[in-house]
Order: sequence, then C-alpha cells, then structure tokens
Amino acid sequence: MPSRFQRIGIAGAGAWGTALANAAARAGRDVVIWGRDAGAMETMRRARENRVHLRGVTLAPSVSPSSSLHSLSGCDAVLLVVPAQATRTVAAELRSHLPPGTPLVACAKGIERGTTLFMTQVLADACPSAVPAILSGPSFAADVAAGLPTAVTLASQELDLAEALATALGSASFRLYHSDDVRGVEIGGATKNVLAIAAGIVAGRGLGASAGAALIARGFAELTRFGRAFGARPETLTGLSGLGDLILTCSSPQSRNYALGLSIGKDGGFHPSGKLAEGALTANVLVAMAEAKAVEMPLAQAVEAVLSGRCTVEEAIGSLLARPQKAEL
Ligand SMILES: NC(=O)c1ccc[n+]([C@@H]2O[C@H](COP(=O)([O-])OP(=O)(O)OC[C@H]3O[C@@H](n4cnc5c(N)ncnc54)[C@H](O)[C@@H]3O)[C@@H](O)[C@H]2O)c1
Ligand SMILES: O=P(O)(O)OC[C@H](O)CO
Repeated sequence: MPSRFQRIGIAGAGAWGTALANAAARAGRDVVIWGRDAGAMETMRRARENRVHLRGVTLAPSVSPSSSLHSLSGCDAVLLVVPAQATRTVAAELRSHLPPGTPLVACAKGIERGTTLFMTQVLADACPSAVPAILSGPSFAADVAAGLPTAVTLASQELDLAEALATALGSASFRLYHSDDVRGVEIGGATKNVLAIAAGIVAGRGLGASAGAALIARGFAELTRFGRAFGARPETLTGLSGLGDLILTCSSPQSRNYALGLSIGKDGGFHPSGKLAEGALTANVLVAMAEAKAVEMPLAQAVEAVLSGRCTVEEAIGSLLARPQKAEL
C-alpha cells in the first residue's frame, strides 16, 4: 500500500543499513541507500550485494545504492545508520540536503562521547530542521535481512509520526511497535551493548549458565536504574528496546559486543577485531554519566575498568563477587 513515507533514505551502508534497506523494500517502499565509499557503492549497485558488511544477502530490486548524499534529498524519511560516534558528522552533512520537517530516524545504539548526548539529541543539535526519531530493539542485521521474524520499537516525540513511520517500514517479518518514549528507547540500546560485553566475558571465562543468567538480571537492574535517572519510562525498559535487546545481545555470540567479551574472557586481553562493538565506545561515557547522578552500575563499571586496562578480568570478577550482600530490590 502506498505510504506518505513512500521514498525511504538510508544514510549508512553497513550491515544494519543494508538490512534496513531490504526491510523497507519488503514493506513496499522505494529505497535509496547512501554510503560514503563511492567504489563500494558502485560495487553494491552492480553486484546487488553488500560484500563488505552483509555478504550473501541480495539487495531487493527497489533498493538503489548511491554515494551522493544529494540522492537522499527527495526522500520522505531518512534512517541514519552509521555508528553512534559518526552520527553527528553525517547528520550535519544531511542538513543541506533534507527539506525541513523530514523525519530523521537514528538507528545507532550508543551515547556520544564528549557531549554525553543521546542519539536523538545529537540529531537535534546537528540537523535541527529535521524531526528526530529513534529505532531500536532486538534485531541482528543478518536475521532482518533474511526475513526472519523480528520486532523493534520506533519512537518519536510525536506518537502519530512514530506510528506512521512504523506502518511504512513494517512487514509480516519486521514488526515495528511505536512509542513516544524516545529517551527510554535510546537508553536501552546504548546500555545493553556494554552489559553484553560483560555477558561475553562471563561465557568466555567459563563461569557457567547460572552466572550468565545472574548477569542478565543484575544488568537489567543497572539498565533500569540508569534509565529512570535519565527520564526513561519503566515500561519501555522492560520492552523490546530494553530487556528484549539485553536478552538477545547477552546470549548470542552473533552479537559483536558479546563476541568481544567472549574473546576478553578467554584470554584476558582486549584485541579489537575490527568489527564494530559499540559497547566498547559507550562504556566510559555511560559510567561517567551514571557516576554523575550517583547511579550504581557495578557491572558497567567493571567492563569499563577492564577495557581501559585499569584492572584484569580476574580482579573485576573478584571485586564484583566481594561486594557486600544487599537486598535485591
Ligand atoms: N548490525 C546489527 O545487527 C545492528 C542491529 C541494530 C543496530 N545496530 C546499530 O547500527 C549502528 C551501525 O552498525 P552496523 O552494524 O551497520 O555497523 P557496520 O560496521 O556494519 O557499518 C557501519 C557503516 O558506517 C559507515 N561509517 C562509519 N563512519 C562513517 C562516517 N563518518 N560517515 C559515513 N559513514 C560512516 C561505515 O563505512 C560502514 O558502512 C551501530 O550503532 C549498531 O549498534 C546494528
Ligand atoms: O552485534 P551487536 O552486539 O552490535 O548487536 C546487534 C544488535 O544491536 C542486536 O539487537
């Protein structure tokens, strides 16, 4: 069915941008996907495949790859799908290409380092003429691209807009729930990545399934405390973008954050794989923001301390287990 958001732009041609391009095409939309690397975009256009970031997935016929940001200027809505720390740069570049009032949907999961801004705040700052929104939830790019059933949340301050965008992008296999709790949705995605590194460390160290479950439950307590302190609604934190994504990312080596933790847990060293693990970039800003509001986040602090080399995995586990006993709630 035609939509008021018939022409969808995707700014960012990584794994998630490519998967979202195919999902939007499956929903019946005409899609332009932009990437900064002209050679890679030309190869994608000819091969109908993103061989760098999502090998083996055929681009839907209605997806047009481009390396010209201007090609996004005729889009009814744009999904911004670059890493969290690059979101400001690309949003600022989009500013001169998008008509005022164009919905701009942040799809990154992180917090901007230096400014401590959440993703929609970055959009409001860098591209103030656009209408910011956020898309987040438990969703591996490969699953979405393969058309496996997936459910995520799309939030905007205007609930009607969130609903219209969710309808435009949704299909039988890609369900979007709408919300106006923007802050809640963006906090879940940013926080779960840090906790997923801890979950990977627990698995890599062979601490057992019981410890893995405890980590998810106590990690969720941290996510909830942080979320409440920064204005999230509790029911959002227990939804897809909070608890849902925490469970997914803390339990699958398919997650790059979990996989990073797994390798740290196995040999104690932090060897970046070259794959994007947003939690490693968010950990220190998350912990600093928590400390500034006296929010207790011992697991996130332990991840940050291990990543920065201030303590070993053994020391981090030892100090977590030596914490005084306390009431659960
Ligand atoms: N991959 C997933 O399963 C998945 C699912 C949900 C959310 N996300 C989130 O989406 C975001 C992007 O992840 P991804 O998996 O697509 O990463 P990716 O590493 O596959 O791709 C990142 C893309 O961004 C581009 N990029 C980086 N810096 C840029 C800049 N300054 N200007 C223009 N382009 C730039 C890279 O060239 C690359 O094409 C992350 O925040 C991630 O947490 C990913
Ligand atoms: O591979 P990760 O760890 O970035 O996780 C991907 C998605 O965020 C899962 O919802």
